[in-house]
This record gives sequence, structure tokens and C-alpha cells, in this order.
Amino acid sequence: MFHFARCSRLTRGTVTSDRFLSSQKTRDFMIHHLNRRGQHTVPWSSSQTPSTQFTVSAPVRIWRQAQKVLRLASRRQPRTPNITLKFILGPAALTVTARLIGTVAHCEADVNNNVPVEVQVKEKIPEFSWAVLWEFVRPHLLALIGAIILAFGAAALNIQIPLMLGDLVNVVARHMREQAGHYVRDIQAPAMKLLGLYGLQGLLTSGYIILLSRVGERVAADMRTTLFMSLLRQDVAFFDANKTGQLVNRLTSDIQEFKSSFKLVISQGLRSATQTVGCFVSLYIISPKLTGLTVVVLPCLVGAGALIGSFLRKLSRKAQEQVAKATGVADEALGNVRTVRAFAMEDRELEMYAAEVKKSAAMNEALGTGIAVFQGLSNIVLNCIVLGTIFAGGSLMARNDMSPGDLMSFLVASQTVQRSLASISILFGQMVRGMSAGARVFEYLTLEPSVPLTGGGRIPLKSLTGRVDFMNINFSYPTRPGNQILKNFNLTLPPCKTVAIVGESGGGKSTVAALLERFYDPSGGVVMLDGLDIRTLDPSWLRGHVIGFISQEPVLFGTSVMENIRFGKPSATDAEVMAAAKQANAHNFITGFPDGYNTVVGERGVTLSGGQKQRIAIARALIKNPSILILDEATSALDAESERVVQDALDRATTGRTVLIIAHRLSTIRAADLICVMSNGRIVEAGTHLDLLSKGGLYAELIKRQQSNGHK
Ligand SMILES: Nc1ncnc2c1ncn2[C@@H]1O[C@H](COP(=O)(O)OP(=O)(O)OP(=O)(O)O)[C@@H](O)[C@H]1O
Repeated sequence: MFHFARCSRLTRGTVTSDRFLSSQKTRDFMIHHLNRRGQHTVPWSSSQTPSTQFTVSAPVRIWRQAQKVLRLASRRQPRTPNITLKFILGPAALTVTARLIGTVAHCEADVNNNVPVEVQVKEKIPEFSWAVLWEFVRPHLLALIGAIILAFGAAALNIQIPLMLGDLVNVVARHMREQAGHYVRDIQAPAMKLLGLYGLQGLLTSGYIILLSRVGERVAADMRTTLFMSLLRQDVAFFDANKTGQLVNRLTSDIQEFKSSFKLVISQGLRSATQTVGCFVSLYIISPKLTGLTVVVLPCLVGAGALIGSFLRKLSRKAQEQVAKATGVADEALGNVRTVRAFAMEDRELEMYAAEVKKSAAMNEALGTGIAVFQGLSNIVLNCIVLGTIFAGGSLMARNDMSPGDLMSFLVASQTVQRSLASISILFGQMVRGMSAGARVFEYLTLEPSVPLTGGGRIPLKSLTGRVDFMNINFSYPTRPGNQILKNFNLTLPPCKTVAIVGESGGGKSTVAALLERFYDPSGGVVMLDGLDIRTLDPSWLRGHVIGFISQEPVLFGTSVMENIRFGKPSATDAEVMAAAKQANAHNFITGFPDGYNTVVGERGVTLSGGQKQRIAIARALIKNPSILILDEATSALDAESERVVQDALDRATTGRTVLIIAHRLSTIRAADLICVMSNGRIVEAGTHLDLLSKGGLYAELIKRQQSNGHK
């Protein structure tokens, strides 16, 4: 905390003039917020303007700073058009509608729904498959049928309720008219019957909700697991083409949306349909004349309601998308906070976020106004309907065409019909949304990768020599088919020898490693292991047992050091983990941590230094004792001291293995058995360090360039 008087120019200058602060509501909010946190030393009454006596806490400072950036941003932003005006006029021009509360409640829920949705427009619209849904529902069929029966029963009882209410009212009316008989005795039987009906209806409702929620949750859990499994199986090219956030969205919000729709459509859909039909029959039995009137008026009102409802929902969806867009900006900034900090771009990120938030606030505000107008109109219409029914029913009663009980039954039954019809119209929209969410989930469930995870031959490890041949390889990345990276590329990695590839940046060195890992298949030519096409070998065996891969920026998982190293071989004992760590020069620094091997490394290993992370990654690769080791610029991100320690570990790790080194710093590959220089997607020079130097070709040129740039 610091004194307000000492606040920056920004803080003092903005407080009183700020439009936001001057709003009563906002000040109250701040008071509440700050008092709650106990950080407010001087009470700031809502009638008081802030003075220099005021002590400002950290949240206030941050908030004011944000306001400044926001104001600067808004100066640069074009003004958003007044959607509110357009928006009020739209629905106001439409016919007033009946039974909208359900719709309104639905829209209100949407306003606050911050679940990110996919904003990106898809080229191909995935299709919903009933057959796939059936596969998920089938194991829970019994529970689902049970839920349907119970929901049906509850709906059937709901139809009875208005009729029985009518009986009850008739008893009351008769008693008042005749002033004879025993009131309690007369009312007891219909009241008890009605009470029993209420009880049974409640039981059935609880029953079907329990069953349905069980089915929904289990189906959603099965879908999540299956989708996750399916995503993990996909080609690396699939992940090049799709954003991780969008894939995670399918696992979370799409399945959530599908589950909600599934439950809602079954429970409310069934109930509403049954109630609509049943209550219409009841209405007709009670009074055919009054029913005739209702049949004319009700569909028009419900139709108008559905129209406005769908308009509001569309707006709500747009608002949601805008919220998701804002969340995306925040997500990116927070996820890359170190880069943001390193470039001092906090203000720019805040500006961008604030601009998106402002747009979403404007949209949600417009939506809120629309809902308010909608609700006001619907209340008027609803009350008019009741009034109209009483008016028409009263005249029928005057002619003795209707009893008071009948009128009561009619009122309740017609309300039930209105409610059911409105709910059906909402459900229709919900079903469409649920089906498109389901379709997005199913799209990836049924997607087959071109490189399977498992399946194919294995070479007995004892007889595996580790010779690799790249023969006439042509390759373009699937996401950029026009850009050929490797052209008739040929290279042999002899068993137990170290081969280094050097060359210009972007020349395709890492691509060679990716093909050996079978992250992609070449479009032409063949990669062979011990003379066998690797496409005939089991990819999981190849990656899990034969190849160890150490990259420039190793990614660790947010678990313990022990678990991170064991990731290379899940069955490894603690002793094996430690042996691998020793081989990777990591044991000493690991045991130096207070928690030793149980030290949690933080998200992506953020609590470790680059050299430490790299050594854990080396241990992780070595624990599987691979015959082939790929080092993709494994030391290029390290400082001289870390590089020395890691290089020392690597030198030990490479002994007795076939090694492919992809190098930037030429000093690290001098001892390689063969150095290949890549240019234009093929190898243009090959030989030992001394051979190539004496040749005076491209390699010698690269060495000269690095030396003149200060690299050894
Ligand atoms: N996943 C990918 N999808 C599409 N293109 C890619 C992909 N990865 C790399 N590329 C492109 O392929 C080319 C070769 O990339 P590669 O990473 O193999 O080069 P490199 O020689 O290892 O470069 P550097 O030395 O800078 O790491 C580059 O033009 C790059 O833009």
C-alpha cells in the first residue's frame, strides 16, 4: 500500500475525472471489494469523492493503470455502432408474445456463459452421426429407457393436475354457494388425491433427472476419453493444422454443450410434447369453445416468441464468440507472459484485451436490453391472456356453460400448454446447437490418422544394428504442399557412427529427423532401418524403444523429476532413473534440490534452468537405451558453461549408438564421423571436419562465417 498523495500522475489525475469511478455503482463495488479484502484504511463512503487523504491499495492502483491504458485504447478504437438502438427496435416491432420466461431465462444464462466457443469459421461443416451417438448411448440404454418412462409418467401426471385442481375449486365453490356440508370432509378426498399426485409427480421427476444425469455424465465421460484418445492418435500434421486451444475446446465446451442438449431434449422435450398434447385434450374436454379461441391465438404468440427468442439467441451466440475472442487474447498473453514481459508489452496486451472486452460488454449490454424488453412484453401478454381467458370463461360461466372449477382447470392447463410450447421452441434451437457441437466432437472421433500409432513389424533389439538409410526422399509438409523441403534426399547413418547435418536455417535439417521419427511419411522415396522400410515397422516400437530424441527446447511435464525421466520408460525402477540421470550429468544437481528426485519442475519445467532441463531430457531419452539418438540442436540454447556440462553428458550418451546431430554451432560437431552440408533440400557436401575444411566449400564458408560472428 502507499499513500494516495504519492500516487503517480496517472492515479491522481484520473480518479475524479474518470467516468467509471464517478458512477455510484462502481464506487460501491470498489468499496465492497476493498473492504472485503481488508485493504482499505479509510472508509470511502459512496457520497465522498476520493481525496488526497485516501490510502490506495494495490488493486486500486492496478485498476487505475488499466483504466488509463483502456482510455488510450478507446481513443484509437473506432466507436462501436449503437447496436442497442437497432436491437430494441427489432423486437419491439415484432408481435408481443406469450410464455417467454423460459426463453428469457435461457438467454440470460447465455449472457453469463463464458465458456469459450470456437470462433474460427470452418471450411467444412462436420455432420452429426446418429450411428456414432448410438455407440455411446448403447451401454446406458437401460438407464435411458428408465429415464424416458419416468419422464413420460411425470408428464402424464402433469396433465392430470389441472383437472384435479378444477375438482378442488368446484368443491370450494359449491361450499361457498350452498353454505352446507362439512368443508374439511368434502375437500379432504380431492385434496389428498392432489397431494398424492404432487408427491408422485415429484418422485418421478427426481427419478428421471437422476437417471438422465447419470446417462448424460457417463456418455460425456466416454466421449471425452474416446475423443482424447482419438486426438492423441492423430498425425503430427493434424496438429500442425489445428490449434491446440480449439482441440481442447472440443473436449470441454463442445462435449458440455452436447451433454446439456442431450439431457434437455430428452427430459423437457418428452415432457413438453406429452403435456402439450395431453393438456390440449383436457382443454377440449373442459370447454371446446374456449379451446377454439386458444387454438387461434396461442400459436401466433408462441411463433412470435420463438422468432424473438431465436433473434436473441443469435445475438447471445455472437456475444459469446466475442467473449471467447477476448479470452483468447488473455490466454495468449498469460501463456506467453515471459515474452510479453521481455518486450515490455503489458500495455499493448492490456489494450488489446480491453478492446475485445469492451466489444463483448457492448454486445452483452445490448442483449440484456433486448431481454428486458422481451420480458416486459411477455409479462403484459401473459397477463392479458389470463385476463382474456377469465373474461371469455366468465361469460361462459354466466351462461352456465362452464363451472368455476372448469375455468380454473382451463387456466392452469392453458398455462401448461403455453409453457410446453415455449419450451419446445427453445429445445429446437438447443437441439440444433447440441447436434452441431456433437458433430464437431464426432468429426475427430472418426478421423483416422495416416500413420497409425501401433502395428507393424519389430526387429529383435539384440540383432538391431541401427543403420538408417534415407533413399531418394521427396517431402513437403502437408500444410504447405507446394513447398518442397527435401528433394531426392539421400543419406546413410552407419551403425554406431555419428553423422551431423549442417546448413542454412530453414534448409530442412529438422525435417530429416521428423521423417526418421515417422512424424510424417515422405511423399517419395523410403526411409529404411536395418534395410527395412520404416513404414512396415511398428511406430510405437520405433519411437518407444529404438529412437531417442533430444531437441533444442526440451518440454518437461509439470510433475516430479523422477516422473519426467520415467516418461522415457514407464516401467523403469527408481534405480534405473538414477542411473540415467547420472549418465546425463543430472544426478548431482537433482540431489542438490531439497526434494531431490521428487522436486516438481513446474509447468513445462519452468522452475529449472535451460541446462538442467536439457540434462533431464537427455536422461529421459537415455533411459530407454535407444539404438539411435537424434540430437536436434541440443546445446544451441545454452550458455557456454551449461553447454560444456550438457555436451559432456551427450558425448557419453552417444557412445555405442547411431547418432544424428542437427547442428547450428559447428564447434559441437567437429568430432562427428561424417558431416553433411544441406542446401536446397539435399546434401551437397559430406566428409569429416578436416576433409570439408580442406575442400574449401560450403562448410568451410560456414565455419568462416561463424568465426567472424564470434562463435568458436
Ligand atoms: N510443421 C511444419 N509445417 C509446415 N512447414 C514447416 C513445418 N516445420 C518446418 N516447416 C518448414 O520447413 C522448412 C524446413 O524446416 P526445418 O525446421 O526442417 O529447417 P532447419 O534446417 O532445421 O532450420 P533451423 O536450422 O532454423 O532449425 C522451413 O521452411 C520451415 O518453415
